[in-house]
Amino acid sequence: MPAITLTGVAKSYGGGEHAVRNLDLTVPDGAFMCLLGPSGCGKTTTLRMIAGLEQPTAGTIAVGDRVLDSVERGLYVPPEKRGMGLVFQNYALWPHLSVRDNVEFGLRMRKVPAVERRARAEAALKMVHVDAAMDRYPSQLSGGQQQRVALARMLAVNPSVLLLDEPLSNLDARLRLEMRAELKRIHEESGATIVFVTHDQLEALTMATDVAVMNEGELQQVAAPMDMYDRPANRFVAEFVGSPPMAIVDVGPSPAGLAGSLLRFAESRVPGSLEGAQCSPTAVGIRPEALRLGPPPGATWCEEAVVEAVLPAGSSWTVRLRVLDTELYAVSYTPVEAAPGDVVTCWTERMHLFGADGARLSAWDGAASPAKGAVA
Ligand SMILES: Nc1ncnc2c1ncn2[C@@H]1O[C@H](COP(=O)(O)OP(=O)(O)OP(=O)(O)O)[C@@H](O)[C@H]1O
Repeated sequence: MPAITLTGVAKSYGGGEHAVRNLDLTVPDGAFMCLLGPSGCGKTTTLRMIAGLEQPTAGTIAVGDRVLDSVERGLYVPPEKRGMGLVFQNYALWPHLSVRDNVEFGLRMRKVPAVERRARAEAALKMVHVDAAMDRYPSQLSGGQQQRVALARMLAVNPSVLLLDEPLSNLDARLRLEMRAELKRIHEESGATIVFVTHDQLEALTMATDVAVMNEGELQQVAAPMDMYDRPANRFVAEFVGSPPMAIVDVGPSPAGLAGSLLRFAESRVPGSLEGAQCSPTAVGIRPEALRLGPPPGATWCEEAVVEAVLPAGSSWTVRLRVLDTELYAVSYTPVEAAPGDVVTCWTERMHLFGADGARLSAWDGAASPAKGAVA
């Protein structure tokens, strides 16, 4: 299955407000792409357009050379002719069919012989752990079980493109974790191209090969999960991806306090690197896990901080600190001995600078490079 390409795609509903604006996006063959963003950012609309359930108001959608939508050419291929498997939040199982028959339904439509149908349905139900409820009806299942039957129904058909809209949202935390691993395995084994909508950044980071972040109908960045985490394109992505979120401190007209301290350090590492309108930072960001406590390992940025609270969470410790004029959170994966009121040294070797338009200033990357041997 070749790549899915969206070119200049837009969608507005009646009122004129754009749900999706000028979207250029390529989902590479065999990718597991997560469309990630806050509620209302246009990710479901994008998925529904790929599926053919909504028609774009501008642009082109193609799979390889096959154009599925072209507003300019008046071309539209209906969902059933796109050869894609869909699982949506409202999983729409047939209420009058048993679980087994629901899963067999798509295979029946494709005229798969009865014996093979049965075997494929059972294998798919086993995969999502609802094989024990095979002879029940949807109304006799929990929401989470229904969601898994919907997944099984799609998996049984084995399509080369799977479109999933928050298919794990009704599952409890443990099952969600299990299903994430399961979906990842299914992706690796089947070689299918998956487009997966979620507002959960952890879900996106853990499963995707590529993440596309959207906000207010516009694409913000497309990148591999760790690239996006390490080099977010702008302030929006920086704050949306990562938990707890990156702390971003605005730089005032005459930078003082924490922002001033960070900028002076940046300037000292790469003299002149921050000059010029293009490269003038308006904000500085630090991820909580990049803020360390204790003696710095070398010539990294450091300041004294007052511990305000220590919040142990089993495997990690979140510490609220007051650093100069700013409250910051640090996350440590080793026990924190400090107590409220203690003065400690905090340091970081990784900060992010943002320009006036919110874009991240990558020119500065590496300037804070740690002393050799420092723990990254
Ligand atoms: N059928 C519709 N008619 C009118 N407006 C719509 C329709 N569907 C979506 N919208 C609007 O389009 C925008 C994008 O909606 P969309 O469902 O794509 O967002 P989303 O990112 O998937 O959100 P969520 O995570 O809440 O599902 C929203 O402002 C929404 O209100």
